[in-house]
Amino acid sequence: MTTQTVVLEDIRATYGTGERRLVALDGVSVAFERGTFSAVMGPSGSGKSTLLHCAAGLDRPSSGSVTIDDVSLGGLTEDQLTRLRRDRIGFVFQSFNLVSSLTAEQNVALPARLAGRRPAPGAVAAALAEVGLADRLRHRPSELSGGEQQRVAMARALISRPAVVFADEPTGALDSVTSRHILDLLRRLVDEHHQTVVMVTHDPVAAARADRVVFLSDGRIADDVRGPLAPEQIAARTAHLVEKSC
Ligand SMILES: Nc1ncnc2c1ncn2[C@@H]1O[C@H](COP(=O)(O)OP(=O)(O)OP(=O)(O)O)[C@@H](O)[C@H]1O
Repeated sequence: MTTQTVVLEDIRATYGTGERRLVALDGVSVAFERGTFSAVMGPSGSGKSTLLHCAAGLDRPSSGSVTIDDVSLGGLTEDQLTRLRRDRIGFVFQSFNLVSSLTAEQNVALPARLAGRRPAPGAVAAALAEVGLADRLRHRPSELSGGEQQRVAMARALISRPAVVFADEPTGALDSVTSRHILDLLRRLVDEHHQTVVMVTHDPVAAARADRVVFLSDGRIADDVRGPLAPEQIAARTAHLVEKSC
């Protein structure tokens, strides 16, 4: 096995056709090593979410290749792709996180159950307690705030130990104390369990907790910096990119 969990090679992603065709990613190559925490930053519209969606096998790029844990996604059928996402990828996304008819507890246990495993007794409750939701086990997503739903998704990533966790603005909807808690948990996935975390964020404070910051601009990698970086340095680089893309 390589030391790289996620490898993107020369990814192009486009939306629309003809005059309305828009190139969201324009030849992006980047690899995320096992046991590292990377932040993806860049101006609005620079392609961050598209990158995350392609890397996680939620969207297929128009060209280029994505490999997760040595499996090339391009060669997989939709069923195989679904299984790979379920077994090896954790999602901490603001949308399409959770199954609306299931309780928080059931949502956390779902990936394991779909894979035919039963979580260890108490493990689901412990994971939800770890994200501060011990008193919300039986709530359904509609009965939880956006931030709480995000934390249920986080608990699911804690319990199923996927090789890679993709997080899209995981702290965007949270107050600063809860944000720090979520970032601590993401760090623990990496430091204690050697999982790989790739996080899109606009927040320099969140990005400063990562080992590396990949900056996108106009669908290309504009900078790729290994930490530690202070939030102020990250904010300055982001401001510079925003200026350049205006
Ligand atoms: N479904 C879509 N159809 C058409 N264009 C799209 C679609 N999704 C994204 N785009 C366009 O592709 C480009 C990249 O979008 P993307 O969402 O990846 O950017 P982003 O960096 O995540 O932005 P933000 O920080 O605002 O979330 C943008 O110009 C956007 O308008």
